[in-house]
Amino acid sequence: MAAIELRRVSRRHGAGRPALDAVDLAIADGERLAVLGPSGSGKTTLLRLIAGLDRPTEGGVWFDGACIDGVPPHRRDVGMVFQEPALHPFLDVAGNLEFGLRARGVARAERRRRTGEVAAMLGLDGLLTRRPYTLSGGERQRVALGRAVVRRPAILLLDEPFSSLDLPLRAGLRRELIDLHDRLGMTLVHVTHDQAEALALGRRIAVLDRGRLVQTGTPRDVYDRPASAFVAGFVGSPPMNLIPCEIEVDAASGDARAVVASHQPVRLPEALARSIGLNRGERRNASWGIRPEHVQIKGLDEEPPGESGRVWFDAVVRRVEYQGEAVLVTLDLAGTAVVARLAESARVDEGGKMRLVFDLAKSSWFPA
Ligand SMILES: Nc1ncnc2c1ncn2[C@@H]1O[C@H](COP(=O)(O)OP(=O)(O)OP(=O)(O)O)[C@@H](O)[C@H]1O
Repeated sequence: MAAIELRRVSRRHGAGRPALDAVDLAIADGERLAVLGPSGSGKTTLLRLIAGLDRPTEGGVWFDGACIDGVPPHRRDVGMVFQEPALHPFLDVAGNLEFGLRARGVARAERRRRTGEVAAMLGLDGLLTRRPYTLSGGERQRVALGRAVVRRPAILLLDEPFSSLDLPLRAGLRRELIDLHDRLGMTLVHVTHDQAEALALGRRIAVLDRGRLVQTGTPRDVYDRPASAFVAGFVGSPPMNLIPCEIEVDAASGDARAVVASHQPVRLPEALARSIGLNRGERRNASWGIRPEHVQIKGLDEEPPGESGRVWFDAVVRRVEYQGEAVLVTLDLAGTAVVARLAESARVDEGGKMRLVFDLAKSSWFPA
């Protein structure tokens, strides 16, 4: 059993912005959580506090309902893997895998059994007599992972373990890690600045921004309903388009409208204005968020979309990037770059004037 709870946890290093700022986060026993955030957002700090390598300046960390702030790292039943694996250079792979068990006085036969099991799970059987310096980066990370799980910790903490590896290798290791988690069922907390990795790996994602926890949710929640413009702009590749606009609610009729630069105001659903806290007669600067795959483009000679729920703007095509299965088209909408992801068969010319079509039901709105 290992449920983890951070209760109003802050970690300060002197004056200035805290590395972690009043974070409340509950991680269920056996959960696979990805912690996502840019460099400096507090990800490593969060892991170090769970591992006991650092202590909160405010708040506390709880395991299974008990505060563990006084408990040293080696008594926390936690395994950790870092970005650069620190393997023992003079031990072979088997020796590295066994090291922790040996230190804990596990008998030789049992050590052999457990390392054999982990080696088989991670495809290390053929490498057991090799020294670390003869291994590739991916193999070394697999050994580090094996070493962390061989004593079956209740909690496994991973700090960007794949970030120095190339993309195909990363994708492969990610799948191995998910298999490993399915088989062993420990509580897994995986830290990354790579949004694709977080979406693929986490059953749930926690997003950090400058030490604050800004959203937790399933990958789908975080992608479809980002809690802020920061999350919208950080998750997705390319990320969500954020178009500056002004939202106003008519004092008399209560009708809501969005104004994008000099374009005709666009009628918005009434519920929307309420959802961003606008009352009658009020107006506010906002960002209109729409994912590249939800942007359509049409020729100026085509009929403007008549259906309700769709709005259009004239824009100029600035760049067309061929991506194999899709084309990314960047358009200029009154000075804002808007990216559309279109089917590979789309024919669009740079410099051409087109009509951008947005689906209001697929749009997000963020107060500026
Ligand atoms: N020992 C320390 N002394 C002073 N400041 C620190 C210390 N450790 C971390 N910080 C600061 O706390 C903030 C969060 O750091 P942290 O390493 O947790 O971020 P991170 O999200 O893991 O970043 P990265 O992805 O770059 O590793 C940063 O601004 C960092 O400079």
